[in-house]
Amino acid sequence: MTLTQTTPNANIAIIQLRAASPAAKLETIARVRELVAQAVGQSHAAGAPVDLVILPELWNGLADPDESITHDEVIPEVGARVGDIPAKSVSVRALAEIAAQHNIWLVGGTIVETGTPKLYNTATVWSPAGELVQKHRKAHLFDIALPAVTFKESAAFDPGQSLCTFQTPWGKFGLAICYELRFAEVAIALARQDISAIIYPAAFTKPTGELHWELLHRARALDNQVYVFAACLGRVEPAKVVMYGHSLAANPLGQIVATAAEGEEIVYATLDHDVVKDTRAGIPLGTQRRFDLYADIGVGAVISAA
Ligand SMILES: NC(=O)CCC(=O)C(=O)O
Repeated sequence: MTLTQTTPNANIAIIQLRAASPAAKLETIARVRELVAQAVGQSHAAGAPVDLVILPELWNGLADPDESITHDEVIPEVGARVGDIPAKSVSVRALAEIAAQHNIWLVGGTIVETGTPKLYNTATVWSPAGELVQKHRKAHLFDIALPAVTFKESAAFDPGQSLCTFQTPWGKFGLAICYELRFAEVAIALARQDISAIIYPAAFTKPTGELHWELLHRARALDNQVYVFAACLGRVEPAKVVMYGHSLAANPLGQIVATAAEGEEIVYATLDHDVVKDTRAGIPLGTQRRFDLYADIGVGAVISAA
């Protein structure tokens, strides 16, 4: 959808909850219910009712990554509602219920999805009707070996095979997961689908977050002239993998417009379409790109200017 004068702005709430043990899944779900209710209540009280809420990656249990994978759930096909979700999938059911209860769009972070032969690290998007409107299986898995942190996500998960966008009353969004932030090509490919924002549920590590978290989000926002909204797990120490926190929103000029500290926190931000349009009109990268010079990364649509 090309941005029009009538595309309304969106009020966004980013929920940063602390990484929790998978064994405490039911308590964590209860906490998420409370935090979303708090975000909705606070935003109404402030006169800017929240439209879309974002949760982090593996929000329902990551403190012990080895244990997380035993907490896999079935995620139904797009179009499913609460009644279609197996009872075993308690987190998935909760996401559908929360969206419907509060009449909000919910980017339900990610959970471990039952897959074949391994598992997927999967994000879901829910409409205010409690309907699953989109899901994204993390396609770029976090396999790294640095002195400060070594991780092999591909030992547990299979990669997804596609990128993800979804349409809302506030325009079209791109959706990618944590490590996928590092791939400029993912954001470029999403931006060429006429989106106005990219959402990244994340569980970024503290050592790599200190190096790159803010820089990467600002770069993705600036390069693609989109808003970027990132929900990271909050910090618990000690832990096998310590999370960075610092959930944030960046605007199309690459400026951080809202940010959290390390612990549990709700971050509020507005997706302002005038900022998107003015940035693209003032610095018209979308119409100036020379895909004839970099054809190996694709040929196609340009980002709409205004
Ligand atoms: N869960 C992840 O994908 C972690 C990504 C991360 O920490 C990074 O540095 O990249």
